[in-house]
Amino acid sequence: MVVWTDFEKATIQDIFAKADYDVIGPQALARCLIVYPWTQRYFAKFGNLYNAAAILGNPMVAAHGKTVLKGLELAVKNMDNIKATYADLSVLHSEKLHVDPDNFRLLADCLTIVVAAQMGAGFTPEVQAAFQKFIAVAVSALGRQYH
Ligand code: HEM
Repeated sequence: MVVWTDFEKATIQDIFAKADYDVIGPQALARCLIVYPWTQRYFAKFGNLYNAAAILGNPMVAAHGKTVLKGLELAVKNMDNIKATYADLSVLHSEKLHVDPDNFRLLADCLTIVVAAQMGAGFTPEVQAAFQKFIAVAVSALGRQYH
């Protein structure tokens, strides 16, 4: 079981309470698709992902970026039980979508970069440490049902 300090819990809840989902979600997913182009293969039905401009302007990418953030919000609301909270989502990504779990970390890193850019000086080393820990626990839980 993962143990959280009061600072870690407060920091994660604060980041998500203040986050503009319409900006952070779309930007993180778009970055992932641009920086790691092989991740595009899972989103064939999203249409035009031809170049960075197309990805950044694609409304399906933007909508799905928000969906991913809402998925992370579930983990924020259940910080003491992320593994169970993500059981179904993990099965979905492994058995139905066949997403290589290495890609979870790539998207998580893109999200970290976008959050850092939004927070600026507020993204102190202590805040980053709490955020990375939360993301690592979420990524690990998403990869749980892979076998
Ligand atoms: C931080 C990691 C991630 C989280 C929290 C997350 C969350 C979600 C959520 C909440 C859904 C919607 C599930 C539903 O409809 O019931 C979803 C769907 C999906 N995810 Fe993820 N995801 C993550 C990473 C990834 C990665 C790295 C990929 C591929 C590179 C991926 C590919 C997909 C695809 C293809 C769908 C279905 C999209 C659709 O049919 O519209 N996910 N994800």
